[in-house]
Amino acid sequence: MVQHMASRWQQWIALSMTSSCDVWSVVTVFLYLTRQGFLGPEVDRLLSFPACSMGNSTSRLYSALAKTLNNSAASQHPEYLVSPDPEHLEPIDPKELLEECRTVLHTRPPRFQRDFVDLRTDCPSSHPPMRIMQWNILAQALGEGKDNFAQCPVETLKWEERKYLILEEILAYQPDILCLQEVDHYFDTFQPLLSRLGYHGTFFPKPWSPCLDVEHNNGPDGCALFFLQNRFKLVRSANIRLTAMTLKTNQVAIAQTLECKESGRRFCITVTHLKARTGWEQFRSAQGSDLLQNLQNITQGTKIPLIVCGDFNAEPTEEVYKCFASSSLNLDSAYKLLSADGQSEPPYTTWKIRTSGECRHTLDYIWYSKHALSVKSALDLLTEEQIGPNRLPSLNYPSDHLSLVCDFSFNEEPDGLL
Ligand SMILES: NC(=O)C1=CN([C@@H]2O[C@H](COP(=O)(O)OP(=O)(O)OC[C@H]3O[C@@H](n4cnc5c(N)ncnc54)[C@H](OP(=O)(O)O)[C@@H]3O)[C@@H](O)[C@H]2O)C=CC1
Ligand SMILES: [Mg+2]
Repeated sequence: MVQHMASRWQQWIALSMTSSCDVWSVVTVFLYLTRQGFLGPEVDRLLSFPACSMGNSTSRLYSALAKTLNNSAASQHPEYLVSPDPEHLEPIDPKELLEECRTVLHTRPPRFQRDFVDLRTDCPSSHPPMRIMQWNILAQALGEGKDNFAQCPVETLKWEERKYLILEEILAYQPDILCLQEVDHYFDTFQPLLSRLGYHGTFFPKPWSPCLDVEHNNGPDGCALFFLQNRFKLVRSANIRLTAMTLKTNQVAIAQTLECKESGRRFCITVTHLKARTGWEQFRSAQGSDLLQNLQNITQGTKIPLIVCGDFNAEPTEEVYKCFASSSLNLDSAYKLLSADGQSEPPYTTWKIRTSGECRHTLDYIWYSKHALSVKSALDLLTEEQIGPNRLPSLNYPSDHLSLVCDFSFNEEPDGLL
């Protein structure tokens, strides 16, 4: 068990040190553990993964999920540290799990219907498209303790049900790659679950997450990146702590170079979450420039096609958006293609009512190498009528941000065109 504990600590220290080589993240985790009283003999009990002994695999998963939920929010135990051994987890059929979600959520209003819009690109492709999902899922601690949602019934935010809604959204679209922000239930929920659905997962917490300021939090929030292991091979992974004017900031990104097993084509997928709030526009711009510089190096100056998913916390009028749109990486924003002229971003990707008033903004984007990749289709956004007068999150949508989902294919003649 001592070895087991040591390996957990090594995992965390390795996680924190992977990109930025600073002790800040380690200190943050250490302070969090200290604050939770997590440095005594309790450690053995807390770090052992709960055994499930029920019937079929879905029931076991369901039981494990329910157990996690029962333990996490209300207890002092940092369940997010519990990372199960993947060898002991059986695969789950996504259809079966989706049915389970629907059973749990049967008393709620039905999920909103969203359709994929066929974008009819002229570029034929001999390989199946790659489905990419970008989503700020709303950190549980921020939703309950920081966001100040004004017209959001308390049951809407209950993790025991909200997590099934998040899961249902992911299962409904079955992305090949999933890019998430505000993940504060990685180790106890998304990693074990999605690994059983065949995904490889990576999590990079914010060094000083505002979640840690919320009572009964479940650990820091951060970015998470998942890809289907039967479709892609991981070539390179970088956890990036973003800088602004050479100073390290509290915002992060994950950039992974993947190889498509079927076509052999390589590309880089990135997830990020930039600094929020008005008054921070220059800061966001500096973070965006830093990210672009990192991506220039990773993609060897456009030799490797790129997809960047993120909650940029910036409207299209902001400097950081313009930096991305005019970058030498030749990026374009996929969701513009849903507009009539193909040049306009959607009217909103987040819509909520805070105590300070109504907030309707376009903040979330999927950027892609416009010469190397084509957007085959994109999932339409929710209408104002679907969102309803109380806005988001709601009983039938779990986050204040909408998910963005696109199907991409590689263009046939990439050389020199990226
Ligand atoms: N005491 C503690 O332990 C610590 C507390 N903190 C807190 O963290 C914050 C700084 O962290 P930083 O990473 O820079 O955070 P950000 O300013 O980037 O925002 C953090 C989160 O707050 C959400 N948010 C955006 N606008 C508002 C709003 N008007 N009201 C409420 N929430 C909003 C954002 O969601 P979205 O992206 O969806 O808009 C985002 O996920 C400080 O405000 C501080 O209070 C930080 C460190 C330690
Ligand atoms: Mg938020």
